[in-house]
Amino acid sequence: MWRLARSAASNLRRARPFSSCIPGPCIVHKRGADILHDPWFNKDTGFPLTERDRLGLRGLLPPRVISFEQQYARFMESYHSLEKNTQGQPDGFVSLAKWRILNRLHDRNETLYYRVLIDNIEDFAPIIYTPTVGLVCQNYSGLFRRPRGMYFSAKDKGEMMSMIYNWPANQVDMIVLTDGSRILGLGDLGVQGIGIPIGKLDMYVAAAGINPQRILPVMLDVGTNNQKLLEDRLYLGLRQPRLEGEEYLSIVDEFMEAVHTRWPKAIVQFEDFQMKWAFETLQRYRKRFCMFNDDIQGTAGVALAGLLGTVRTQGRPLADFANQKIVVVGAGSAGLGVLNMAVQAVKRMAGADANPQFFLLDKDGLITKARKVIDPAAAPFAKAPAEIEELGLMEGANLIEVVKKVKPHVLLGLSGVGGVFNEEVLKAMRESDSAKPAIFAMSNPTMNAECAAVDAFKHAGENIVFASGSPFKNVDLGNGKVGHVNQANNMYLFPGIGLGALLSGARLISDGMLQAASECLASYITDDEIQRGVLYPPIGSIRDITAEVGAAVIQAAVAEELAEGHGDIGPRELRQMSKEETVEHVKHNMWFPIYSPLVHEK
Ligand SMILES: NC(=O)C1=CN([C@@H]2O[C@H](COP(=O)(O)OP(=O)(O)OC[C@H]3O[C@@H](n4cnc5c(N)ncnc54)[C@H](O)[C@@H]3O)[C@@H](O)[C@H]2O)C=CC1
Ligand SMILES: CC(=O)C(=O)O
Ligand SMILES: [Mg+2]
Repeated sequence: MWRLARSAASNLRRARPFSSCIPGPCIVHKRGADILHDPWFNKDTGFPLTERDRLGLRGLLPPRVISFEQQYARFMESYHSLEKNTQGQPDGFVSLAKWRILNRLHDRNETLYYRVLIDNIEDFAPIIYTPTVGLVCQNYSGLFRRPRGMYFSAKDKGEMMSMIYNWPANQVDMIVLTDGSRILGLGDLGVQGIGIPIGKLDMYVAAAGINPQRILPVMLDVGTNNQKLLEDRLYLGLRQPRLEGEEYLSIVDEFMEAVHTRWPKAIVQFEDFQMKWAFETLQRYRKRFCMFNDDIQGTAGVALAGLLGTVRTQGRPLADFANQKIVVVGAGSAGLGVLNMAVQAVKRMAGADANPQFFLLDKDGLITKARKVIDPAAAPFAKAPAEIEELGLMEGANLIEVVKKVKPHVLLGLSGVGGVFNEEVLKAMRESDSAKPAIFAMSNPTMNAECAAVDAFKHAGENIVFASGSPFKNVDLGNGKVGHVNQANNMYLFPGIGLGALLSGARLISDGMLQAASECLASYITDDEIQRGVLYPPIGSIRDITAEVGAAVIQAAVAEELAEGHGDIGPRELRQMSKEETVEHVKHNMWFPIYSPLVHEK
């Protein structure tokens, strides 16, 4: 027996900050203890007496009904006591303890979990997302208590089409998929990488208001080349080397077909794939499915928005971006994604013949056309030897030589190597040709950042603009001055890209949609903020940002005639919406955590 609840639309509208969102009617197929054990529906002590009566919950809970607000306050009190009780303990210990308390709530009561997450996103993002999620992935096999998401392994070949129907939700809107081969800057973590799709999807719920009943974190376990994990007796993944070549691709193909068959409109975000598969799968699927690669495309959009911001901090017009000298350290999926998008931006601004002043380094130093073996994805950014000889540089020049000779406006790290922007490199940035040199230490988690914020301001000078992938505290520069720390992380864009793609019903995610997302983020910051070195809005306003980004993505999809509409709103209605109406429409469709009635009111 199941019950269908009416949505008390008018009351709910009043109750919510994003008030226009009306959740669909809530269907409960379960009764009694099964409901208490289902985090989608569980309200713990918050079940009203009528629901206790009619859902077979009487006697299964202590008699007093506790309001949502009281439950919220109680959780926050426990959280703050934990903070107090763990003072002075090592950072990793404290972070994992905080992750555990949040994870327990996540496992028990999703409505309360997402409400505390949304309201405290600035404090909790570093726990459910970078940097703590990295530590969680490293320790996942030991931390594992309850499964979350789906696992498809190489042993499931031929079975995926039926397995996909094991997922209990009828509708899935957003999938984040990894094969665990490059988790943040921590390398191959095999099946333990599932923590990343979970963390990214938590950000989808918090920032984009995707209904948590419609998200699906997925691990494709094709083995691991991490010897330590293969030898770990607690390791929960396949104990075999990673599949390669056609064998590997056939697994991803089968998964994509299965997903598309069950949920043709679901958006698939590829996350933390090693570079060769990141590019290969993007090319393979981007015209066939509505998917994107966050590390290549999301990161690029966020970096470009920040780079355009740095032009503004120098008091120059945006078109001056074409003349910026940018040194990118790291020629992987993220670094190359950034350069691809930055080159496109230069060509739009300065014409197809423009020659951007971008320099690319990998672990073997400066990449030039003289290099014997060069990755095809990096080849377009390799400098001609004649061009760099003028600067006194050669193939393979190291970072300090490049910074000293180029005197870049921007030094941007996506190498995954902690501390590679050392004191000498940072001091060399004092000779930059920019009055406000920018340092982007974008690698994650914190220990893999190319430098710490405090070192950047100390060695490169107080007039720098600084951004990092994982959060650092603002730096006290003395005399009341503060060095502002920006968080250049793709979390500013991927939720809006996914939500915009979903609500537009786009057939695919085009470069134009991604460019619109990046431009929207870039335009979010006022001149006053720019003067203070602020390149990105506060994380606390992530829902507002995501609504704007989502609307920009929808409008781009409509303009390119890719939008097929979503739910009751067809492409015609989308086309007729003004910018403001599109933003309202996006907000209207954001899920917000409140307890929905689970039974008809009499
Ligand atoms: N802030 C953000 O939003 C994002 C940050 N990232 C971070 O970027 C990092 C790299 O990610 P991917 O590009 O996907 O990795 P990847 O493994 O594809 O590429 C890493 C690149 O760094 C180069 N490298 C290694 N050691 C180096 C050294 N000492 N000097 C110069 N280059 C060196 C490698 O040769 C390679 O080209 C990771 O730490 C990841 O967490 C990635 C995506 C988004
Ligand atoms: C942020 C992110 O996607 C990464 O570090 O891989
Ligand atoms: Mg990533």
